Amino acid sequence: MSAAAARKRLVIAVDGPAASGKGTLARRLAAHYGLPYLDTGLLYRMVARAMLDAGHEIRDAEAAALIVNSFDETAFPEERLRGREIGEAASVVAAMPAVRAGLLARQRRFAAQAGGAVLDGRDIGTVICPDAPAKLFVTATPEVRAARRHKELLGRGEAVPFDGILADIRRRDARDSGRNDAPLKAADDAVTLDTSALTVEEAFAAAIGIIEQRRAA
Ligand SMILES: Nc1ncnc2c1ncn2[C@@H]1O[C@H](COP(=O)(O)OP(=O)(O)O)[C@@H](O)[C@H]1O
Ligand SMILES: Nc1ccn([C@@H]2O[C@H](COP(=O)(O)OP(=O)(O)O)[C@@H](O)[C@H]2O)c(=O)n1
Repeated sequence: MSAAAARKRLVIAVDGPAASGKGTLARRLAAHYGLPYLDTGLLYRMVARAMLDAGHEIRDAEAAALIVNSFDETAFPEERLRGREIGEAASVVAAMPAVRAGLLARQRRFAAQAGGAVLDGRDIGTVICPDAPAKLFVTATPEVRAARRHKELLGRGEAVPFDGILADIRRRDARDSGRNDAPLKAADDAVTLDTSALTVEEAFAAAIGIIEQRRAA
């Protein structure tokens, strides 16, 4: 790659806890910059879905280690991956080192595309793309995130009490932040964006401001 092309290449890493708005933001950023987008959470959700479909107990690390190297990425329509149960199951398999190792190469390959890419997840800025020039850590209070997820699940026909969603969010935060392998945390060079009081539009504008500042530096 020429020096000019390398300078123009843009990788944007978007990390943060469940329902903070990172996917919504990452998708918007990808469209704005004309970059391909990867929702890495879907990969962990696919492994969880494949485990449950095959009748495995979700904590069976040996089965997960086999599944991560054999599942068919095209076999899962997104509506089978977005439910409440799969989010929870995904965070269980995501704590298994063999699952993380099995998903690493395809995420790195995606990020290595010529023009760059936008990826969102938990460890993009820390593990997958530690050299990304632009890193955002998107947060919101647990209550705000639970309200957003509650509304989203209702819209999908999954009626769950708000308190149940809030408990899910807290449990997932604890599991994702407390695991040994690639725990959820902001990279040292990430900029934290608290979207608790921001609309989607405001969060997008703030993110563009942060990224443009990074690119100019
Ligand atoms: N700034 C915001 N204000 C209000 N709702 C938002 C905001 N950002 C995202 N949402 C909504 O919250 C829900 C979760 O957002 P999503 O981007 O899927 O989060 P994540 O990818 O972090 O889990 C979605 O229904 C989305 O439309
Ligand atoms: N890069 C990533 C992405 C997701 N995950 C795991 O996968 C689970 C589901 O991720 P997700 O991004 O689809 O979840 P939401 O934030 O959309 O609820 C998370 O709770 C994490 O445990 C991860 O460990 N690393």
